[in-house]
Amino acid sequence: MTKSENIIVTKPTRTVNTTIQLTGSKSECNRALIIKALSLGLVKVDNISEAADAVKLLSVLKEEVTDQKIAAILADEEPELVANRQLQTVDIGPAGTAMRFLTAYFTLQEGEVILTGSERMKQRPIGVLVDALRELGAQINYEENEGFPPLRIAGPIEQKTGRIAIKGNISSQYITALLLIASSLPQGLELEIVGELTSKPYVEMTLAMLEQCGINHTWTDNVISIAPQQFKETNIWVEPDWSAASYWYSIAALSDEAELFLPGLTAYSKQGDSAITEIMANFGITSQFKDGGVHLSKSAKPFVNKLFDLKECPDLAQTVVVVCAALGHNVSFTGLETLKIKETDRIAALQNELAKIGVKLNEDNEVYTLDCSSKFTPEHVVFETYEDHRMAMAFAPLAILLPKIEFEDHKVVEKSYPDFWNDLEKAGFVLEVKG
Ligand SMILES: O=C(O)C1=C[C@@H](OP(=O)(O)O)[C@@H](O)[C@H](O)C1
Ligand SMILES: C=C(OP(=O)(O)O)C(=O)O
Repeated sequence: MTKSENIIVTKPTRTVNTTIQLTGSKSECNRALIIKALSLGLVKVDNISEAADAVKLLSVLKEEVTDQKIAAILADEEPELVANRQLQTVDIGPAGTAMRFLTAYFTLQEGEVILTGSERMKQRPIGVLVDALRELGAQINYEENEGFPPLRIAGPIEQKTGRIAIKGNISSQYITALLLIASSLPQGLELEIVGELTSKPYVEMTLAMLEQCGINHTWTDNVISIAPQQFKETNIWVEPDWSAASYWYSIAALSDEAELFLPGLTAYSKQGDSAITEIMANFGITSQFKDGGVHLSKSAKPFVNKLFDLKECPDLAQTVVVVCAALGHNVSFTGLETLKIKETDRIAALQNELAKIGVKLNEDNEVYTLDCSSKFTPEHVVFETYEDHRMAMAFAPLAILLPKIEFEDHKVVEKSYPDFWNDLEKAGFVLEVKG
């Protein structure tokens, strides 16, 4: 893929005072879109995310679930319609959730599809999910490398069993993918999670959203059960994205003075990344929920060194690591194991880019510790982004402390937060896209 231009970012003052309307959560939105498709229109979705990953999934499902098809299915005419279906290739680019959720979704649909993605997506493992779906009875083949996209999926599934086991420590998205289709499976699903469950709040989000749409479950010990059930008419409102909010917390933490208002965010969010409120309290950021959103303000507070465990909120890792590095705190982190299989190897990317300000991120037995003893302030530094939106967004707040920073491939942010640079400008950052 060709890269977009570089962008130069500076911040003349160390104060921020503004209101930022964040787009909808890509995680909530992509679940809502799959649920909507499976409910054949009974579920509606409001405040759809502008994240490229959500826009992409929406466009795929729009082609899949046309009004004509719904009418045909309701009139029991689907076989005729489907007989004409050509083998199609669906390319979801870099969208991890879309890849995993559609893999499960397509096993329920008639006909054959090839599901593929970006070059990086072809390196992100999917074998655990494919094995689970095959065990249920799905027909899925690898088109290139065993265990990785692209996949050839032939549906609909002839379910062989209602109970399977799945490893929980690689990606919670595999579990979500299975839970989303569970109530539509003829025998339902009993899913036994083996070993540790990573990113647990994302599984809880899935179950809460299903519950909201009339799908009940039980979760006893490590077994989640969902019987075959009908969706009920529901309007889902997608909350703004808490992972995107984390960059505003970071901006507040690096500023001398900060008053920010983020409308639409709630104290009782389904998004695990709302844990950023507790994490950033350590840096003197107060979160007050009023006026239909969250107000952030900054007060001087001595930092007490601690260990941050980010297993439940991996998408906050870059934000928090970079803030600690920028403030010179030699903090330790655990729960970073899954970062190596995300948009890039985020551990390696963090190590490379932090080295540009003299900070090391050392690993010892799965505990990562910052060493800021040689930190320095370069006059002009160019950060690489590794086709990872969060590398750009986590490092951008450094413009508050460094004279001039530059990012390659500025459009990388579109994956989850297309308005990121515009919003920075609104907050007083000065931007220049290099021609
Ligand atoms: O289910 C989801 O919406 C997500 C789950 C997490 O992935 P893992 O479960 O692979 O950690 C997270 O990193 C990703 O951005 C979104
Ligand atoms: C890991 C991420 O996304 P995904 O897995 O959905 O590509 C992310 O947004 O940080």
